[in-house]
Amino acid sequence: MLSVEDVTMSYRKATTPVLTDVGFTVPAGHLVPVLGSNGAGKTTLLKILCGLITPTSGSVSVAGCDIVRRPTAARAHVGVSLYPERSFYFRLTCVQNLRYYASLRNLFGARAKKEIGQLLDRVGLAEYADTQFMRLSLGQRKRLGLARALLGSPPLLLLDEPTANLDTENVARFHEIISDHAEGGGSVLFSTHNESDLATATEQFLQIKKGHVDATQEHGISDPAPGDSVRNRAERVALQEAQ
Ligand SMILES: Nc1ncnc2c1ncn2[C@@H]1O[C@H](COP(=O)(O)OP(=O)(O)OP(=O)(O)O)[C@@H](O)[C@H]1O
Repeated sequence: MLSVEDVTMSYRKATTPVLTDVGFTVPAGHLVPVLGSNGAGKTTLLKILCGLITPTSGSVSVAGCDIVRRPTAARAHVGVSLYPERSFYFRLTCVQNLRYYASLRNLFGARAKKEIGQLLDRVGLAEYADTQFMRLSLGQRKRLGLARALLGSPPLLLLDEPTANLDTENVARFHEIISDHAEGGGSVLFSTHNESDLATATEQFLQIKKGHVDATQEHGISDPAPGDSVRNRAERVALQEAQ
């Protein structure tokens, strides 16, 4: 679903690259957390993957489409939520914002209305449907960002610190949503500072250190049993940790 080859990124005037020769793949049905300390390059990586910034060298393809050469085709497969969230219209309500972004995904009328209602319910914001974005708390804004990323059911979700600002109940809700997404054959790559977010990783997590990305097999879930679902693995790891 996502393929990253030899990506190096140097910001203008920077003396050292933020990312050097980064390469990995995210197959369909996989949940891949990305860990890294402040300034490690997580947001930079996510911006490159969704085509917001162009890497200095290397390539990224989504569902076989190069993100730089065929950005429209590649982005059609991607739902994105970046952090901090600055792209919602502050004076529009949740529904009005989502209706606008749904139109960019060719979702209109009754279909859009139905999907927006379902997504707001899914992220626990149904009662805030008609609340202006500027009146939402940080955690509520984060959840609206997730709802927007899910609009139109794109197969690949790229989420920047999706659990930041969320309470325990909403962190659990987030993991349930992405597990369902992966069980339906979708893929998710999300950045986090929180090691407990690794529990839903399907096989590996990525760690950015000094510009390099290392793929690490997640403890206890690198050898899923046949028929083992994403949710089962996450629950098994949570159980192991509690023991
Ligand atoms: N537009 C930019 N121009 C120049 N340097 C930048 C730019 N954006 C980010 N950087 C630098 O790139 C490095 C990586 O930043 P990035 O935001 O990707 O890190 P991060 O891992 O997401 O950090 P955090 O966990 O604090 O959000 C930092 O040193 C930052 O100062």
